[in-house]
Amino acid sequence: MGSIYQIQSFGNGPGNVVLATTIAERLGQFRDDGKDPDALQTMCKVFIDATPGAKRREMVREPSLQPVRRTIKMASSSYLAPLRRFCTASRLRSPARRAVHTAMPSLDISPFLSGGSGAEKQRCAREFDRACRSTGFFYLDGHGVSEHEVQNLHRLAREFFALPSAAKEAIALRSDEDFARGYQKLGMNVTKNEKDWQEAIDFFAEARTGSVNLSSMSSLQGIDAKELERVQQFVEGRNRWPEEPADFKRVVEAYFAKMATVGSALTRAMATAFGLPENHFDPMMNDSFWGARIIGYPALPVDAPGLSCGEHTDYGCWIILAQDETQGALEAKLPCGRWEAIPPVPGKLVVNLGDMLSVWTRGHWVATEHRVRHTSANFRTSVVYFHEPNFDAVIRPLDLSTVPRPDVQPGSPALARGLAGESCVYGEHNPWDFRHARTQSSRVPHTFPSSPFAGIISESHGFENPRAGWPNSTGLVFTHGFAGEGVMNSALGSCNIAAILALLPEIVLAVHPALVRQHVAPNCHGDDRPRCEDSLPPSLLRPGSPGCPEEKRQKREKAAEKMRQSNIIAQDQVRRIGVDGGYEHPRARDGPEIWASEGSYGCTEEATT
Ligand SMILES: O=C(O)CCC(=O)C(=O)O
Ligand SMILES: [Fe+2]
Repeated sequence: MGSIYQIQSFGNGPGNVVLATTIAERLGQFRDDGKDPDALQTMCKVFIDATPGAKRREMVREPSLQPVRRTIKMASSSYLAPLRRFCTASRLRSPARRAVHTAMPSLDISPFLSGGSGAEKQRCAREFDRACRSTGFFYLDGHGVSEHEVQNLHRLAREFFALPSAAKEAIALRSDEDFARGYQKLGMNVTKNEKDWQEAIDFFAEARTGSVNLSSMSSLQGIDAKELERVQQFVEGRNRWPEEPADFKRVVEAYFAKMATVGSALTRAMATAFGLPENHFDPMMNDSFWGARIIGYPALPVDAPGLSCGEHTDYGCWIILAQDETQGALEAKLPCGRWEAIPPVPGKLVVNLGDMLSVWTRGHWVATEHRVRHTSANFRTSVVYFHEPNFDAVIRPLDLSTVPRPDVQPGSPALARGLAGESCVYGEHNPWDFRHARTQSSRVPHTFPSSPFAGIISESHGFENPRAGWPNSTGLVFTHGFAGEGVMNSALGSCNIAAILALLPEIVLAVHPALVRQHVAPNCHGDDRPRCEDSLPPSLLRPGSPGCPEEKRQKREKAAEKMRQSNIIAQDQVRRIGVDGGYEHPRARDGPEIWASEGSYGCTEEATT
């Protein structure tokens, strides 16, 4: 049998308990068949992946979970490795996947970070200069961050992105505040007019009140008071931290603090590379208006427009990336025009240069275009730190007339400015929409009015991504409260369930219209987002089905009764598995009754009227 398992489970509500029991039964059968001896482990690990730590501990104590208890207990941060092996070993592997090798140089920055000798620094600066002129991308060693710290960071990021939407939205960007710091759900980040297939938390330096002299910034002259206030709000805004995972703030802040020291070391290396005193740039960089993003990437649907992160150059100076273990998602454009994968290398960070460095060095150093195409099935995380000048520092292109430079064409506006010797100020970059300042991306809040993926992508752990593997799969899809949770958690009231069903016949195994209808219309937020039941395919509106208008009330009552009796399991799902998957669940013999779920989010039957 194929090997795709969709397990979406977020707590120890009664529905999840039944789900887990079902999984256990299914796994038992799997083992008996001897078809996939690793399946037990793998499936439980997926299950755990979707379940926050505290809930998981509760689940371990839950008696009905005895069959999977041992595996739950065994879960540790290393669970992703076998999961990934499982994903990449199967047909899930993207055919476009490339061999992992890279031409990117590697630089040991420790001489500038921890007091190297003059000779060591000179050597480091030379290598550094070479990398900045050629690839504009390099691996970084000697940065003082342990592999353990990086892994911990990614674990926390994954745990955060695995939280229900409501918890994530609790720290969403706020239009009544700076609209820059906080959580952005999937689709909010836009690069070159395409939505990026990512969710993220954005952070910026928190300038002390009055520490940035906005009135000295020429591009802010003459703007109205309200706009000026917005810029001020941005500069002096405060980062938004999630309550969960508990350690998140401490670990992330500690990491950012280390990145600030690494950024300073890179800046000292830059000064040395241009024959300047090491601290030459201190006045411009000593109060860095840094930015950072913790990004979560579900797998990119095969034919979705856009990329996980669209092709772009970053706007500022040093961008320091800590990728998780996902291979080949990040790509940089080589001077020959070829896209080269920048795979993660244990112990190394990745650095790339932003446009301001091209301006600063009059085009001697390159800001390389890059993008993220995350096509494997896992949920990728990446932590991106942008080391920038002080918000109001004037960056004057260096006088490098004595330094030989290759023939540079002004390929970007920033580079053209640099070549022309124009100064720039980080905070002046499009100050009327300061959110552009970090990258060339613009961020526009988006909804998914008719995305066929809408019901799936929310709460995504990569596995939910249909296009990553499901179309070719004969796999079994275990899903609890599937469409409903998708809709509720992502506030995607208008998602097109019909399109999902049409595109993904496998999901019909898992999503019964009763579940869809119950959870979708009207949504559990109690607002007036559109209902989806009208978009159900006619085949699912047959007489007797809960989509059929005249049967609605009767079916709802029946479903409610069943729900009271035994919580979840879409009976029809089980029956169809019996047909399609060669597996007959004992309950399949009870007939085609629908058993609705109350789900983990308290969407009750009453809400469907
Ligand atoms: O996800 C990554 O590794 C890179 C993201 C990136 O380039 C950006 O956010 O500017
Ligand atoms: Fe970037």
